[in-house]
Amino acid sequence: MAASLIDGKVIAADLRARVAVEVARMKRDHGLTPGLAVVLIGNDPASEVYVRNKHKQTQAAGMASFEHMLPADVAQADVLALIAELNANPAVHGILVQLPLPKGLDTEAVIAAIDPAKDVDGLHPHNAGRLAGGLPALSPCTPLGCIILTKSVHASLEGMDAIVIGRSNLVGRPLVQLLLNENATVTIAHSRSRDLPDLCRRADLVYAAVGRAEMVRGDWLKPGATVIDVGITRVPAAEGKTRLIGDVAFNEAMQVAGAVTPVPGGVGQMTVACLLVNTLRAACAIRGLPAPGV
Ligand SMILES: NC(=O)C1=CN([C@@H]2O[C@H](COP(=O)(O)OP(=O)(O)OC[C@H]3O[C@@H](n4cnc5c(N)ncnc54)[C@H](OP(=O)(O)O)[C@@H]3O)[C@@H](O)[C@H]2O)C=CC1
Ligand SMILES: Nc1nc(=O)c2c([nH]1)NC[C@@H]1CN(c3ccc(C(=O)N[C@@H](CCC(=O)O)C(=O)O)cc3)C=[N+]21
Repeated sequence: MAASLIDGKVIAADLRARVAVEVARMKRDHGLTPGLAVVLIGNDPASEVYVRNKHKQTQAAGMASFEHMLPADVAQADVLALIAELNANPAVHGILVQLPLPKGLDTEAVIAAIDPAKDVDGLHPHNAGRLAGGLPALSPCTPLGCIILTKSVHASLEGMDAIVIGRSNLVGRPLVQLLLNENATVTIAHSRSRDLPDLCRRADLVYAAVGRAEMVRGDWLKPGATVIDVGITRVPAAEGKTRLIGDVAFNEAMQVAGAVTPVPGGVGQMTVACLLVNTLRAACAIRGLPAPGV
């Protein structure tokens, strides 16, 4: 039987609509317009897609969107000065520095310079540490989106066997922590893992966050498994265009799995929607208002 498709477009649109309602309420009751600042340094193709979608959707949700484009050869001190300015700007409640940074910049120092209260990417050691400690924190948007997509299939993840393939600070590691918080049993796989197909076949929940097009094959999957495809690889397509391919061989997975997210139209949609949620949450916390109901 063919798997069902997990429609990230629909689930993300629903989340964004709920954010928009809350933003309207914040404006009306508290004169508060949540603001998000995105810093893009140089030109990374994945980041450009993200920045474009984010800008449109931030504004559609009624939030303020600030963009800062810096050249790839910008000095570290200038990046830190911009972050200090955004930290101090009361109209900015969320700061996101697009990764990866161009060579020559110190990623850790840049992230550490962000006010943890405005760290809507959840990458500052303060937030990453709190997440790892099971404490409330701003958490990375893509892993949050993965959990919401999974919960659209399974109301509870308790006791389920999950595998996270990839251990980056942006996706794999925080996703592992969120799955632990949901009481799943988590296997963390990476480039040194042995027998990845076998590890994968044991999992009820498969998260592929590697960046290798169609690496996960249909015969790696337990029948009925839920498959969340985070990977995005841009490849040439007809007429000089490009298209996006996930880490999972989608057609094969649809033959074996229970539910699968498409690329595009899956996790990527949720990443942007969760960024809006985090910005709203950050704005409320900074203003001393109760956490929003989304
Ligand atoms: N949809 C979305 O919203 C988003 C999508 N992405 C996409 O997700 C993918 C992963 O992103 P990100 O985590 O930042 O990438 P990184 O390159 O930082 O991490 C990739 C991870 O995959 C592991 N890996 C590499 N090769 C293999 C292999 N052959 N077998 C098993 N594991 C392997 C690496 O292992 P090791 O640690 O040993 O090197 C590493 O942990 C990319 O395609 C990216 O574009 C990213 C963010 C958001
Ligand atoms: N600090 C930081 N945080 C990030 O979260 C971050 C980052 N840097 N650098 C780059 C990656 C990549 N990423 C994407 C998010 C959404 C889409 C997205 O909107 N995808 C849509 C549309 C794709 C399209 O049609 O072009 C989809 O998959 O349906 C893509 C890619 C966030 N990242």
